[in-house]
Amino acid sequence: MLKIDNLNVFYGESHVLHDLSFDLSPGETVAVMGRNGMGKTTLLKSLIGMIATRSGKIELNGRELAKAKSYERVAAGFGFVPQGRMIFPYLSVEENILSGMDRFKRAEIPEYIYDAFPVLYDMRARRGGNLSGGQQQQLAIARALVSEPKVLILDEPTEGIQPSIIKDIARALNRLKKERDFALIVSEQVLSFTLDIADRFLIIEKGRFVHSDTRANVDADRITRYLTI
Ligand SMILES: Nc1ncnc2c1ncn2[C@@H]1O[C@H](COP(=O)(O)OP(=O)(O)OP(=O)(O)O)[C@@H](O)[C@H]1O
Repeated sequence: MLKIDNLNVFYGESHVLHDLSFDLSPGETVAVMGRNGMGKTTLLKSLIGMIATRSGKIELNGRELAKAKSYERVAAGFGFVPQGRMIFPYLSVEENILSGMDRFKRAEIPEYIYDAFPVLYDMRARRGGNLSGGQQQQLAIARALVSEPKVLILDEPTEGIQPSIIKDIARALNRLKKERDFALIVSEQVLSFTLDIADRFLIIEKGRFVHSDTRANVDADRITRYLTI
């Protein structure tokens, strides 16, 4: 469904991503893991079109998107939750979610959102900025989901979030994926979280994939070494 082929990304003359390739099947979850500064955010931003790619292909359901604008990529089926969440602090929870539904005429928040994230229902009239980090992360995921992506991209969703809420988010994502039928690309440093949700693990170092595992034969010790050395 999604095919990334030999992606190269530069910041000025600095070559940051080197010939990255991977495929994603419908409904699959891939975790891109690596330490700070290895290129995770750059990869995800280049997929959604916030950073230009120098060369390579990004093909979603047969459509070549490497040169497309971000809004065209969203229309083609990408959803993005950036690092730091970037919700609108002065808008209510409800307004934040509705802001993800611009392209739908009938703007009503679908039931499955509040079923998956009951705390957002309880908080629906509060300002986004008054939510905890974990609640804001759930809000950011909800806002991305209402555009009905085929590929949801999450950049370090567990950053700064307490462990019990991380478990809640993993549970909600697994449930939503079954119900809503989307694939997931998640960048992470927290292996306990990706072990709960990922079908495949790609390890990135200095902008190159250096190791990959499937869930069935994941070598957690080896991945941990990549994340800590
Ligand atoms: N705007 C920029 N200009 C120049 N170099 C950058 C820029 N943003 C990131 N880099 C460099 O690109 C490399 C990859 O950074 P990136 O943010 O993608 O890593 P990351 O794995 O997402 O790390 P983090 O977990 O800290 O977000 C790093 O060496 C970083 O210093």
